[in-house]
Amino acid sequence: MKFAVVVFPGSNCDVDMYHAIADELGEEVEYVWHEEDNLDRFDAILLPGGFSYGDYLRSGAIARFSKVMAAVKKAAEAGKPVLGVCNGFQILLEAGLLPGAMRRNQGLKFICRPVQLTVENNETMFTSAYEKGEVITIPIAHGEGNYYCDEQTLERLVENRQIVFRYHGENPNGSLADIAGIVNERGNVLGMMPHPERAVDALLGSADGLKLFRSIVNYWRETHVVTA
Ligand SMILES: NC(=O)CC[C@H](N)C(=O)O
Repeated sequence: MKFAVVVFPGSNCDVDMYHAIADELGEEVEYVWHEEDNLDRFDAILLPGGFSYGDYLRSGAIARFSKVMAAVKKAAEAGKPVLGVCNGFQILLEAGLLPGAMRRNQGLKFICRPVQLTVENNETMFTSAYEKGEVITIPIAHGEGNYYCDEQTLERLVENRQIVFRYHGENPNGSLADIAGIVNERGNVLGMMPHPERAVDALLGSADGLKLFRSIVNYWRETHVVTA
């Protein structure tokens, strides 16, 4: 299975994402510059965190016009797993691949620390290796993680079980319904503010993020490897 890590000007979590896939999972992974227009050779697309285009206008508002985003949309339409973490989540929202929008943190401060999350839905291609309701520790690092959507959208998110992660205990940024991560209706595009790629080894304080990447690989094997 081959992963793409898309790199925008200002991405800064691309190397951690690459490390998680190459060194912790042992899967194939390649950096893809944002000017690339074809992602057909990849099985899963990762949009890492950072400050694409310096977060000018709004986080992700410029990156969503990058050439690569048409290819990301195509991959999403083909049903491939697409994961956006932090700035990657913001870009997916701006691109309309996920519903809702991101506002500045309620406290108007950039927050960088580990948080606890509840796995609300473990029946997705990103979370099957977790237990339902499992509480995990993953770091956050953002200034704009205050997720918002209108009431109807929230109802739909709840009904379709699209809320995958919620903050457990304290909500660090004021996000609606304690939302930390959501999937699209089809379930193959996940956006999340916490950084699973920064929680892939106990030495980093937590290895809870690894199960997310493992889930993607398991999903891919189940759907692509034919056994006799
Ligand atoms: N770590 C990140 O991806 C930061 C995301 C974004 N630039 C913010 O501050 O909200």
